Amino acid sequence: MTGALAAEIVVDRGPFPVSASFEIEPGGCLAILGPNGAGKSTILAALAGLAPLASGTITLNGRTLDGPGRRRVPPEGRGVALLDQRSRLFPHLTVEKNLSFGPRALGLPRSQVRTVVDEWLGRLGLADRARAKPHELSGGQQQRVAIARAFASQPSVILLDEPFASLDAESGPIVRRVLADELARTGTTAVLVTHHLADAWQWADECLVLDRGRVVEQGPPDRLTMRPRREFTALLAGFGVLRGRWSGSTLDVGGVELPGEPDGVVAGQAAVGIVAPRDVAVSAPRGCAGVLAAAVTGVSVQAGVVRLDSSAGITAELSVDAARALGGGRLPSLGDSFDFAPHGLRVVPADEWQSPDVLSKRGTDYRSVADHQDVGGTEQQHSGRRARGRGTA
Ligand SMILES: Nc1ncnc2c1ncn2[C@@H]1O[C@H](COP(=O)(O)OP(=O)(O)OP(=O)(O)O)[C@@H](O)[C@H]1O
Repeated sequence: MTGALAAEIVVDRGPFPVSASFEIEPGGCLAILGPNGAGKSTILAALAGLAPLASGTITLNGRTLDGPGRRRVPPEGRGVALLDQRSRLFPHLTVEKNLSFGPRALGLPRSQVRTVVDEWLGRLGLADRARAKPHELSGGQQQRVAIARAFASQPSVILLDEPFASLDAESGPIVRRVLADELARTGTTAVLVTHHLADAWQWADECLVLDRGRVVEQGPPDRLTMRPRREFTALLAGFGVLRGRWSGSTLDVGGVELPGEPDGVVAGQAAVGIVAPRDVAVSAPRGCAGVLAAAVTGVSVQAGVVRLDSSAGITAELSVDAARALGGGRLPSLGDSFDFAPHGLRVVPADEWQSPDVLSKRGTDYRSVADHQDVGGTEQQHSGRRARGRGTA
């Protein structure tokens, strides 16, 4: 089942109104990103019929689910399924009874329900656990059953609220595969809430970035990854961020003049420089012009690449050999001081930039997550999925 979803949502239930506006074509996937408490789950709640609209309209395949002067279609009548990080299986029912719940509610005859459930158990690799209760399954197995139960009710739209968040390294890829297969097999329209830009890239064609209930950035995942326009997105994508003033040819950061490429900024304007870790050179302190003297605030090594976070707010990426040379035969330590030289800063006007308090509100280390996700695997499979966001930024 697929569905064209159009939504103009304003929900007024928390400390601030949450508003967003988007359209998703049948079989498309929209990703919603943003700091904790931004309103991501509230949008899903509105789509699922769990939070009333203060204003706006939600239509699915031309049918109005919620809107002015309309009776709100209840959650069970929407053709919308919600899957979040807790499996929410019926604890007293066996796996097969959990799976048969949706098909029975659809009115399928008993023999057909049996067939559907058996097919599901086979696809999930859980045929031998049909009689088990949810608490007898691992977290990953429970989540696989929850995915099956959600799809077994043949929804037009599936709402995915951080569905991988509580899975370990072993079950995460299995659950991702099951979900990817089902989305591809059924062509179900999807809305994915995630804290990982890599997830958005893997699953969605369009992203909305929310902050305090407002859409602050929107666009395809590759654009957000390569050319973010807001601080939250830049940090999510792994860029370093520097604040200063654009002189016309350099960004003045506390008296240090750094070369950069202007992107909509004019001379004399407060500005923000964005730089990828691979474009930051590091050297032993020499007191040269055009470098930021800063202390190392974080060291990580992955697949032969060393990343040094700095007190200047930027991260450098270098080879293990280069890092060893820098550290005098060992890796640099926290507190070591070096000269950080960013090249190819993209400089944008500060007034178009997100307010700095975004960082203090976040609960996740967005600097690291961008690099720790596997964006391979199912990426190809979903490259045809389409969504169109029309945010209120
Ligand atoms: N049922 C509710 N009643 C009143 N306020 C709520 C309700 N659910 C959420 N809120 C508030 O609405 C705001 C947005 O919450 P929401 O859960 O949508 O954010 P989120 O972006 O999904 O956050 P997280 O990433 O932490 O899950 C928060 O301030 C939250 O406290």
